[in-house]
Amino acid sequence: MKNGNSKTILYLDCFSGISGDMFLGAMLDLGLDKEEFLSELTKLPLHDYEVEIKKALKGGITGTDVMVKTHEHHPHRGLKQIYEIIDNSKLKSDVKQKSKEAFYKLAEAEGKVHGKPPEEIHFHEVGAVDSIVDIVGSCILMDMLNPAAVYASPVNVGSGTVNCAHGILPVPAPATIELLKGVPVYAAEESGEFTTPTGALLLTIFVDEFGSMPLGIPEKSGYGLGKAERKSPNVLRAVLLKEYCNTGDIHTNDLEKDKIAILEANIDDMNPELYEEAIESLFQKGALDVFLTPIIMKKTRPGIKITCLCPPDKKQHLAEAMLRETATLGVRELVSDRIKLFREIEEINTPLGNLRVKIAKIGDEIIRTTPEYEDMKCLAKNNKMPLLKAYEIVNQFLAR
Ligand SMILES: O=C([S-])c1cc(C(=O)S)c[n+]([C@@H]2O[C@H](COP(=O)(O)O)[C@@H](O)[C@H]2O)c1
Ligand code: NI
Repeated sequence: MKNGNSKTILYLDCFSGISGDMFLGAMLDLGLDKEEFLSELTKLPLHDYEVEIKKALKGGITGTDVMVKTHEHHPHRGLKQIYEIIDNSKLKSDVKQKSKEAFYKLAEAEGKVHGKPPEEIHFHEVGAVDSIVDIVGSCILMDMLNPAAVYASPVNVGSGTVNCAHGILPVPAPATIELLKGVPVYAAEESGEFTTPTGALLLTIFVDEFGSMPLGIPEKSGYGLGKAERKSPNVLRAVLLKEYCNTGDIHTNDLEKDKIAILEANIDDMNPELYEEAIESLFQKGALDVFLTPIIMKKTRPGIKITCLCPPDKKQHLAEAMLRETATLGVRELVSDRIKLFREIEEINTPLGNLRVKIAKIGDEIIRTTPEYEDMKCLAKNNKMPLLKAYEIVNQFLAR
């Protein structure tokens, strides 16, 4: 979904927890187009609901209050029904994929809590129209914002108990704490359900890293209002930060910066004939690069390290593909900073014919100009000469 707006980082400040409507409110409060959001939502084949978006005050802070109103009572949808709703929509395919990934994670967490496989889970509150709108709507807004990376603070989950379709549950609710495994959480002094399962789910699908606010220049902030009245401001704060570069010799402002996910697995028991298919499939699913490295594993076994580079928002999907399509039982993941040269493709006329070249730059300085390999193959063929000779002629032409 995001690959992204390379200069923008989204930071979610969860000092008062997070819920689905707080997230929608915070994103809209950043200034995302309300009409576009509502029009995207109408692509879902759901009717019996209304989304009310209004500016309001909470704990002395102005923000956006989003309320999804529905007349639905006690729905019992499972993953299959929810996937059907999403698949039957006219939403962008990235939004569909992210929304389905979200519901699968929710079903996994619910399944863990209720002792069932994800496919057999019947959601109660979290499967209702308002939750579908919260989750799909969040994916729509994230797609509209398209930040390069998403960070979040440690999460205030709250404490006490909550009364819901299951009866009385401890806070954080079992599904919430299941979803937040691996995430830094705490409960502040005030009790209440600060983070809901939907809020926890949104953090797990969108956030690349948890911690304090990263280095950057704040450009915008938005507040999504929670419903409960609390002593402390019941808001989720979203901050948009522009990357701040101050790293010495090279003028990093002239370079492109983004994040890249690195997925890796060491394999010593796979039929080597199968790698070609697996690599092809990873590229089809959005990998930027896939490569194999020979390694020596435990018991001196020769093995292969498969590495897949991809945009961070595709890492879940691609890690799953690696698990399904190679013999590995686990995939390591790392989201790394990446510094890139600016690149543009230009078509030029050479003595051998027209050719696309990749021009790599730092600011306005051209660092190198590289002929496109596939075009070079065609030129060599058309001019009935070896590729090596064609490169010699073209490189001489480019150097003049
Ligand atoms: O709908 C279900 S199955 C459900 C499960 C759980 C578990 O922790 S298990 C908790 N809840 C409670 O429902 C409300 C609504 O949650 P949203 O995420 O839709 O806002 C909330 O109080 C949950 O704790 C529901
Ligand atoms: Ni439940």
